[in-house]
Amino acid sequence: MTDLDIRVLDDAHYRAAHTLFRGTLHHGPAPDERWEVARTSYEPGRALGAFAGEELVGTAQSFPSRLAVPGGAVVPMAAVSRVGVRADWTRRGALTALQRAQLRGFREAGEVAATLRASEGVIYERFGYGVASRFREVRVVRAQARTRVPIAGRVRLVEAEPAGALIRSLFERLSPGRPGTIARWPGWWNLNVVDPGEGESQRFAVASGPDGDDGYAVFKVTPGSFETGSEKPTVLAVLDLWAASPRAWSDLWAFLLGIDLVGEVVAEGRPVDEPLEWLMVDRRAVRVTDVMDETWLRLVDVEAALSARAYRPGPSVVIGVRDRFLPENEGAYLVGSSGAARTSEAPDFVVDVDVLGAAYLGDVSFGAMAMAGRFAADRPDAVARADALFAVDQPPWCGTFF
Ligand SMILES: CC(=O)SCCNC(=O)CCNC(=O)[C@H](O)C(C)(C)COP(=O)(O)OP(=O)(O)OC[C@H]1O[C@@H](n2cnc3c(N)ncnc32)[C@H](O)[C@@H]1OP(=O)(O)O
Repeated sequence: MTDLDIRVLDDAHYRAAHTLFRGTLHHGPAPDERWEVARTSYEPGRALGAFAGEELVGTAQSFPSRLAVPGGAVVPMAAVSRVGVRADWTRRGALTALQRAQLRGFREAGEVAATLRASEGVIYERFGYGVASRFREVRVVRAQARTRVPIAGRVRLVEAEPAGALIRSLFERLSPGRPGTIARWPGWWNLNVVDPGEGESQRFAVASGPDGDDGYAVFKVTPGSFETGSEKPTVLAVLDLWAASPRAWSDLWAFLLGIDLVGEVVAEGRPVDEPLEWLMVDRRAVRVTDVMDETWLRLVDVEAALSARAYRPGPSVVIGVRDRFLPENEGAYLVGSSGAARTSEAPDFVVDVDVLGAAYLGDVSFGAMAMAGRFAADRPDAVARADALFAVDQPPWCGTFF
């Protein structure tokens, strides 16, 4: 491992770190006006740099957020992003050193978990992150897409200027609760909604019912051919859609699918259980074109995380945890229907912290991971007990890309 110095960056280094990160994703530096928006997402103490001497060669950042967990509790969470190591410094331990410092910092700051979106599937497991939620991408051929239920409430288009604040307050009211959802930070809103960049002509639709506004969709239309069946159709991309009731949800979809001169409606990042097919007269109008890993979850404080979530009724289990980066998490945890706590009892089975992170929100069972050889399950009965306790009613979903 190379001798690198990990430092907390300050204002003087933010732009260099931003440019470095963009370079690792093969983008050029942000132009001045975009940088002015991006800088609002740099918060004191949250951007790290890896230095070789005085030269910045790698960076990792985080945003302050919160994560909803099964049972409805919300825990402090660091949303990790803008991770990059300059191409002439990769595979020399820079990310490992950044991760070590970042995780230590999260732990000391009392953050219970960290989450991220991974550019590649092979990077983060070694640091204790597991895939805790998935999303799906759907494509709907509009000519085929007739919804079973007509719009029952009202859906109105809102101009960009007032939409920013309205959408934000709706999100804050509509999103909490579902396990996996997270709080969005001011910089996220600035970059994604208030000022999404030149050429990003976002549109905003708000649904309302008897009790007022109860859903919204943010979408963008990329013009192509207007001919039905064209190889290059006009595409409407659904960027964000939240609804408080089945009526608001079906009204928004019926509205989006009813917009003229659109050939295809595409939505990335939707919940795996969204019943869009069931809304259609012809379910084959909806094609699922991808199912991807969404939330990579790292339990930073295992005891606090296990205590925060609710469990189903059933006999208890003792789970052993291994954690190379935060050894204070190592040990055994007694999990039962009334809660979880550290124990001196012998574990029924032992998992690495990334496996526990993957199972934590209930998206994948311990049984499935044992089957895939992710840990030794000498006591299948204990694994079955853990799965009964960790089971959830609804698969977790985050719905916020960062
Ligand atoms: C949350 C986000 O921001 S996602 C965006 C992540 N950034 C990118 O994808 C940008 C392009 N890639 C990069 O900048 C770098 O390759 C990084 C940040 C992914 C990795 O940085 P590095 O400094 O090379 O990682 P480091 O040297 O600490 O590697 C640690 C281990 O992970 C492995 N590893 C790291 N990245 C990769 C990769 N992309 N593919 C395969 N293995 C990898 C290394 O081989 C090493 O394995 P070892 O311990 O068995 O020797």
